[in-house]
Amino acid sequence: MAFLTPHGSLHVYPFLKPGHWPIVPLVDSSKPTSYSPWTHAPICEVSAADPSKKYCVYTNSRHGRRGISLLAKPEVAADNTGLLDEYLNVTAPEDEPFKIVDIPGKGKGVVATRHIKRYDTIMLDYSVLLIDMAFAAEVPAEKGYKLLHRAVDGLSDPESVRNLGQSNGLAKDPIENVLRTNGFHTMLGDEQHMALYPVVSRINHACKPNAYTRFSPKSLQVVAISAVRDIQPGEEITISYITLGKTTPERHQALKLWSFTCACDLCTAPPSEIAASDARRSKIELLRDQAIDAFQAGKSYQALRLTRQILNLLPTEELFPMYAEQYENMARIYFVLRDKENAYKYAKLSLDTLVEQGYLDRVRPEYYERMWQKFFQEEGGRF
Ligand SMILES: C[S@@+](CC[C@H](N)C(=O)[O-])C[C@H]1O[C@@H](n2cnc3c(N)ncnc32)[C@H](O)[C@@H]1O
Repeated sequence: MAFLTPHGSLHVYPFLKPGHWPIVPLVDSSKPTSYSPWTHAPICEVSAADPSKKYCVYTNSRHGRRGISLLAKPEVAADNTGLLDEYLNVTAPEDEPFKIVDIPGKGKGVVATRHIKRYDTIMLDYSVLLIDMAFAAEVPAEKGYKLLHRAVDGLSDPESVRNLGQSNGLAKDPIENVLRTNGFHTMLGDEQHMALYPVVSRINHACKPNAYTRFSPKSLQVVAISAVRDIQPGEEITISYITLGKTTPERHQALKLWSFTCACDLCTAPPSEIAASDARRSKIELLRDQAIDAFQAGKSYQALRLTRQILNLLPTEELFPMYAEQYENMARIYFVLRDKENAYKYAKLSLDTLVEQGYLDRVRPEYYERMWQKFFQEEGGRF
């Protein structure tokens, strides 16, 4: 039963909007190499845990604006060269709506230089480093650091990595520190990898962020940052490093992974404001559980009432990314009630929201069909 999966629906649609940047081929085919599509000869180290496995550095220094290096198993790199072709030649537009500045208490950060409208794309970035998560545990430290440094040195702009924030006390090596401070978790094929985005990495975390990240399902290594709401010039642009909607203790627990004390507006608000926000967030979580229970118990009208309450609470906590999911749930409940008009109304609201948020280019009739099919199947084809 896929009812109320957090943000699940956001990932099934095609990525959108970066198209105004030209797509460039990954390789300069005029200069073939024996290790094409890479511009550098790969170097490898064998896994200490399993000598049949190895990890290699694959670099194409001519790709995009800074080059790209993969530190991955050979089979994963070979399987994913096609994905790399989809990388965008992400050049810095002259009218970027942001600049990178010092932010007291947070190191550097990103600040809006002009008014940015809700849901506008603020920046696009692509990962210059993709590193297999298992590699660090399997390759002895000295050999591992050698590979890591080689991956960075081969980029056409290695400083874009070396100069990033290094605030992780656990790291023994500067590049490891950059990764621990700035790395995003991502998948390459079926394998867990860490990705490093040099510009996005300058964006600080906030528990009520004014921007959100949107990955391309086609090429998970391309990321767009879009505005959750209108952003004024001079305002810091923030994203959430953790799942949205958590209470203060839950957020602090989740942020331990990044080993910093959050100094965002919500965490530094007066205690009464923090308590009120926590109460609303706990209530939303409770209502979501209750709505699932009611829906699964066949109490559709109760599920409707609970979902409406959730929708009323979301704006105060600025949890806009949860709108589409809740509208879809309303559509699902009306579908079960065989109320076609309302099922269609909420399906449209959900899809329109996904368009506004940049997850869809436009609403196509087949998206409704897909939704009805999904609801139908979830109910075991009973209607
Ligand atoms: C991905 S980097 C963000 C950019 C970083 N501030 C820089 O100088 O490059 C993450 C690091 O920024 C700092 N940071 C991010 N969000 C913060 C917040 N809400 N409060 C305090 N420090 C924060 C922490 O040092 C964290 O480890």
